[in-house]
Formats: sequence, C-alpha cells, structure tokens
Amino acid sequence: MPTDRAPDPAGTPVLSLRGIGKRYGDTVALHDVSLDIAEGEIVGLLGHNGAGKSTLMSLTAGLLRPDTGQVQVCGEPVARARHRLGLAPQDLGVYPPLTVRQNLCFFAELAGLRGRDVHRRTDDVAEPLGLTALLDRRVARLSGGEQRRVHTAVALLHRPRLLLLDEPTAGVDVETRTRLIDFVRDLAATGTAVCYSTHYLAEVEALDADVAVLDHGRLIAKGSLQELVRSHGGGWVELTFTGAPPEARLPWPVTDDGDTLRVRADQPHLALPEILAALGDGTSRLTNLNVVRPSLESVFLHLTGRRYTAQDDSPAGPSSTGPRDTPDGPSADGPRTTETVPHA
Ligand SMILES: Nc1ncnc2c1ncn2[C@@H]1O[C@H](COP(=O)(O)OP(=O)(O)OP(=O)(O)O)[C@@H](O)[C@H]1O
Repeated sequence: MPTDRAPDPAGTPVLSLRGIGKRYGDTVALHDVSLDIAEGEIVGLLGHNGAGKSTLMSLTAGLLRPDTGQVQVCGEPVARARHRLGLAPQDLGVYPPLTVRQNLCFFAELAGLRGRDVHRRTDDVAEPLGLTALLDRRVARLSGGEQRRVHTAVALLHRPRLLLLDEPTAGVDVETRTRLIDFVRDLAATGTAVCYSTHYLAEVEALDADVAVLDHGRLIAKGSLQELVRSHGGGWVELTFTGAPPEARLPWPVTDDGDTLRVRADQPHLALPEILAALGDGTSRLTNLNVVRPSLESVFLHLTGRRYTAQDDSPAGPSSTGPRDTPDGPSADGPRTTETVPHA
C-alpha cells in the first residue's frame, strides 16, 4: 500500500514552493510565489477570481509545470512525490453511473491499493465524510453536496501527506460545509498538511487556518489570522450612495470606489458619528452603511482595496462577514446598516 508516513528530515515542510512563476501566453498567472506548508498545518488560500489559486493547486499537484521555481513535496520534486499528495480539484471527478462504493474502490485500486485494503480504506474514508449510508447509492442520484463529499473522499484514499482542496464547498449546503470543515480540522490534527482554497472567509476562520493571499498571481500576505489582523489592522466604514460619494474631510484615510466611500479607522464604530457629520447633506443619498470591524475581511480590504465576498456570486455561500448587499437605489427606510463582526 503506497501509504507514506515515514518521517521527513527535521524541519522539512510537507510542501515547499520556491519562486514559482507561471504564464499562459501573455497572462501572468503566478509570479515568484514561495510558500511552505508544514505537517498538520492548514493554509487557507484566498484570492479574487483569477488570482491564481487553481493554477497554484495544479502546479503543486504536478499537473502543470511552473515556468520558474520548484515544487517539493516532503523534500522531493513533486514528479517523484505524487503518491504523497491528494487533490480534489474544483470540477467533480467521480463517475455518476457507479455507486459511491464502486467509485471509491476504483480509485483506491488506481492509487495502488489491493485486496482487503481497498474495502477497508473505502470504509475508512466514507465514515468521517458521512458517506457510509450512501455507499451503495449511485453517485448520479446524490445531491451536489453528497457528490462533492465523494469527490473529496477519493483524494484521501491513499492517506496523502498533503491534501489539496480546491474550493471544496463550492455550491454545497451549510451542513456539508460544516462537516467538511470539521473533517479537515481532524485530518490536520493527525498530521496531514492541507491547502484549502475558498471564496468564503468564514471557512478559513472556522478552520483556524493560516492564510495565504494571492492577488494577480502574487502572494501578497501569509500568516495567521491574528498576525494579519495585527499587521493590516484597523477596520472600515463603508458608505454607498446613489451617484458619486460626497466630499468628506476626515482625519482617517478615505478611498473612493465608484459609488462607495471607504474610511479606514482603528475603531470604525466609534468613528461613525464623525464620518456622518462630515458628510452633511450627502447622507440623504446614502443607501448602505457597513461597519467592517478588524477581521479577515478588513485585512482583505486593506491588502487589495476590494471586499473579498463582493465578487462572489454563489448563492450557497455564507457571507462570512455580514451582508454584502448593496441596494440598487435608496431604500424607503433610509440606508441599510450592517456590521461585520470581528473574528480575531
Ligand atoms: N488554461 C488557461 N489558459 C489561459 N489562461 C488561463 C488558463 N487557466 C487560467 N488562466 C488565467 O490565469 C489566471 C489565473 O487563473 P486561476 O484559474 O488560477 O485563478 P483562480 O484564482 O483559481 O480563479 P477562480 O477563483 O475564478 O477559480 C487568470 O487570469 C485566468 O484567466
């Protein structure tokens, strides 16, 4: 059985990316990305659409070759260490006409398992992902969330040292999301290194993961949630208007993003009265008001100038940091007020 739990030389990360660059024609998908993931560490890989997350996952899994740099898994070039990693890509890779058990047994054999190990391992991965009762059901008859759990289970059959999950909760319900997060945490507690890409900040917070932020192919931040909030701290008051935001003279940094004014302040809720007073008559055109307390969302705003969830149109996704709604026009009841809760 190709299980590999031999200890690595002390200090060798399970995943080591050094100076990774990748272009598709004129598009720079990744530029000089270096990242380590240690045994038992979960890294939440975040970035807006097109930031390079899937490219990074594919390179890490050895499915793509970087133009520059090196990918090492457990101290070896990835080409020699593929058996040590498991990848659950964004697109489902299971066979709908087969049952869950048939899928898992098929992929277990592909991964090199034989005889009783195939069935034992199938049962082992099915149980924590809540698939035991579904083993004899055809995948085609399962819900989207159940199918995604099967897809994730496939990546685990050979007990990888490194698990790559590319948006594992895309389109799944809240229960499946919670179950997956618990499962990933338990897995990491047994020593598996996990790289987890997602569009939902709340998941990264629930995973208690370190955070790696990609922006236009560059790794612009890496650290624990607490570290990032400390170094890119402060919160925001976000005010949306009909038409261009009014001028406001304020003692805090102000950015103007179309119809939205953002004011960065250490204690945004305390800054609010002064901000509203400075807007004067402009408040009559106010349609939405959002206080973003120091959190992963405020870190994102600071690093990229954009809300993380603002471009995410998945109906199944939770809003990690409070509503991201921006009404089309003024509400009859006045501006909508929301608050982003601090997580760190
Ligand atoms: N096969 C390809 N050919 C050409 N360009 C590509 C290809 N795959 C990705 N790209 C481009 O490379 C950049 C990074 O894409 P990638 O899919 O890695 O981003 P992502 O962060 O995973 O995005 P998303 O969150 O939308 O899945 C984007 O500009 C994308 O358009």
